[in-house]
Amino acid sequence: MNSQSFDLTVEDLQYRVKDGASFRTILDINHLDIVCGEKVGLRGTSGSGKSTFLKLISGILIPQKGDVYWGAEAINRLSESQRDDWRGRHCGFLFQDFRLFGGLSALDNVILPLTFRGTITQADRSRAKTLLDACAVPAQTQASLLSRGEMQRTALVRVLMSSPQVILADEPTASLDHDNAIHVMDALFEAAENLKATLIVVTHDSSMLNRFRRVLTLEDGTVRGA
Ligand SMILES: Nc1ncnc2c1ncn2[C@@H]1O[C@H](COP(=O)(O)OP(=O)(O)OP(=O)(O)O)[C@@H](O)[C@H]1O
Repeated sequence: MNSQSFDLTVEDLQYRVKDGASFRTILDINHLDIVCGEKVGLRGTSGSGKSTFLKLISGILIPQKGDVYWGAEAINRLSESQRDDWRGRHCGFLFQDFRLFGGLSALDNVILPLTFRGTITQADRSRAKTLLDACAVPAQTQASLLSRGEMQRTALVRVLMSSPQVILADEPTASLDHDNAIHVMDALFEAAENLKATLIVVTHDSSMLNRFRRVLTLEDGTVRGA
């Protein structure tokens, strides 16, 4: 059991990008708390900063101003390699574009991140194979040859394999048919429940948003419903 707290606190955060000769503010969030184990839906119009927000709270990006705390740890103050390590240990990120290694099999894609935590065991390989089978993904097929639904489910299994305390998903059902979308969302909720993990899901889909007790909206660079 991990005794580390994974409450999220975003404090006075500002993220700007270069826009020609000047800068454009993408996010300006005064304060946001998400309690460890909460399941939160995140919506907002295209370009409102949803993906950027997930990348900031996972330490992929760092803000120009403010802090992102997971428990007592301000992850934006860590070095890049420390942030990578933190993500590898604690955070499962389901990306919009899957981020699979096309030349590797589905199975190898799924077990690769476990190298962050030590040596991969035969038990890890068996568990990965069982989860891929349960998700109807052909484990030995090269990732570049998988269908989009299979790619998404492979990315999902990769998240589940690392038993993260923080699960972030960026439009995880966008490219899926209805049945697959439900399967992916069910699996995310079940994993979050079992792991007592925090789950934050970006989605435009109102039927998916209805599942969340708390829904945040990104608008004009800030979070409504915080
Ligand atoms: N590195 C960058 N340089 C310039 N602009 C950027 C950069 N990264 C993001 N942006 C801009 O920031 C804004 C927010 O982008 P982001 O991808 O977070 O939006 P989003 O809400 O996830 O959009 P969508 O729903 O379309 O995926 C967009 O206007 C985008 O063009």
